[in-house]
Amino acid sequence: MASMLSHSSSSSFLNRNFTTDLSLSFSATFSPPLPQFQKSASRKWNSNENYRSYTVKCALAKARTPPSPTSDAFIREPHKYFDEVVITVRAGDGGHGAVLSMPNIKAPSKSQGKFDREKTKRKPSYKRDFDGSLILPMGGHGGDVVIYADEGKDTLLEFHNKSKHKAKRGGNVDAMGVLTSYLQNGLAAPTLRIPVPLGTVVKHKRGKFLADLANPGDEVLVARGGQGGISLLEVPEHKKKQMTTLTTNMMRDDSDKVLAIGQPGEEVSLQLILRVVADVGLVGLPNAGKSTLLAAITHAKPDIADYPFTTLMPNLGRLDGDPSLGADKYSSEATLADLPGLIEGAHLGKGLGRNFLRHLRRTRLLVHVVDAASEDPVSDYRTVKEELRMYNPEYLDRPYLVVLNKIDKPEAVDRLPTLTEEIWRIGCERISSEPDASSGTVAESFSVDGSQNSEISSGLSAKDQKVKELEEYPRPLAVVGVSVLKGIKVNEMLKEIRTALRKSL
Ligand SMILES: Nc1nc2c(ncn2[C@@H]2O[C@H](COP(=O)(O)OP(=O)(O)OP(=O)(O)O)[C@@H](O)[C@H]2O)c(=O)[nH]1
Repeated sequence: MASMLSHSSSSSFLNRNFTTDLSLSFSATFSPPLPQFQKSASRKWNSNENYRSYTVKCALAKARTPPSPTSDAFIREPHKYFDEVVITVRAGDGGHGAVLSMPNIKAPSKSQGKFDREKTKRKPSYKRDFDGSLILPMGGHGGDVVIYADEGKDTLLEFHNKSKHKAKRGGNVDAMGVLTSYLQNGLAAPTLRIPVPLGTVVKHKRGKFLADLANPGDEVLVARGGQGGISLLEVPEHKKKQMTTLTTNMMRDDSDKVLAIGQPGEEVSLQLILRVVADVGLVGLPNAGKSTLLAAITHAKPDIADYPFTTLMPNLGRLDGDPSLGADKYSSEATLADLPGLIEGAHLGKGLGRNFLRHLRRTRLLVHVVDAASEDPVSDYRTVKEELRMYNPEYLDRPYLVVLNKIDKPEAVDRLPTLTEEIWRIGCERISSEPDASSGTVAESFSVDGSQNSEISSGLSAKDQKVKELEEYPRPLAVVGVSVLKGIKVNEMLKEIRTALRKSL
């Protein structure tokens, strides 16, 4: 007796035969008992037995894409993914035109009344060009894709969830095959606008630089929608000569029909790279108090806790204008970025690695935050400077301040004068405007076309060259002792930050 199986228990067996996770609907027709399941769907018994055949039908209902190894990694480790992503965008296809025929207009007959005869004689008023030729409708333009800078966005994380973006296709010419005076062009599809955080660099996946969306409202057209298809007139052979004078869009043979098909929209793979846009970058070892400082002088609410690496991604805060400047107070507004803590070896990937160092690229002032109550604050400070130098020596030429934090603690307040002096000694008077190319370290840069290079800044190895000591780079603009937590000397620190900002314009 034949029986039908609605198969579910075999799906594990089946899954082993497919590399992707398949959702299968499975049915089998057979005579009992079913011998061991064979790979072939049908089987013959030997010639003495009745000829039996088994039919096994496997219908592929849906193939799900296999989970990517990193699909949830960016949720667990957002700091590794928030600033870089590859996406695919596809502009909309153009809508189709139509192959139209002229309406069959009857000659007025004698039996018609005068009114009906007039009506039949009246020619439909088709749309015409200035030279009198017919204008035939076109399919709608496919939607373009534009990427724009949006102040409301902070990270590129959401693009890891949705990496494919598609604009709508243009509307078809809505025609039943007959030319009428009411025919309209197909509707153009709207432009798909994709918001990204300020400071996003847009590149083709293969490397061509497209745009640096550093300011609110900056935008770039990344994929053009396809053009709509044209419409063609299909006319009988004997009328062709007469119609050629009316329109050039006449169908001569079947191959012309491709002209009526809308053009496909462009599809491109893009790399989005976020470079935080901030005037001031806060750097320091974990737990130095960078986030506390940011929260103390801006309205930002970063996570603050007594363990290292509380900050996983840069936090941004806006520093209000300087009230002492009166009417011009807004001229000193600035954005501060609190970067995750650096540790020795960060440039080699230790701690949270060097990923964040590139976010200092757009800053014009650095603020080193040092825990003045730590075991060896000067060594902490040197460690951070060394990491900056190893990543990009140009960072050491940038104007900077040193904030000796936590002076509310007795061990810090006692040694503040000596600490200030020691820090002051690490550096020279010279203000170098030239980025250092002598240290043979990995430096990140954008080439003339804006493409990013991570390269050895000199062909010679570090051994062959004179590596500049930290003392040979410029001194800080100021060294201030504060307690950002207790609000001690915070106003003095703010004053120094504002003065330094004005100097570094
Ligand atoms: N006593 C004292 N503690 C402070 C001061 N500033 C910050 N702290 C404490 O130091 C700890 C670390 O502060 P955070 O602001 O999270 O330090 P961070 O440098 O941002 O740390 P990461 O996120 O690891 O980079 C917290 O417990 C703060 O309350 C200060 O002026 N005095």
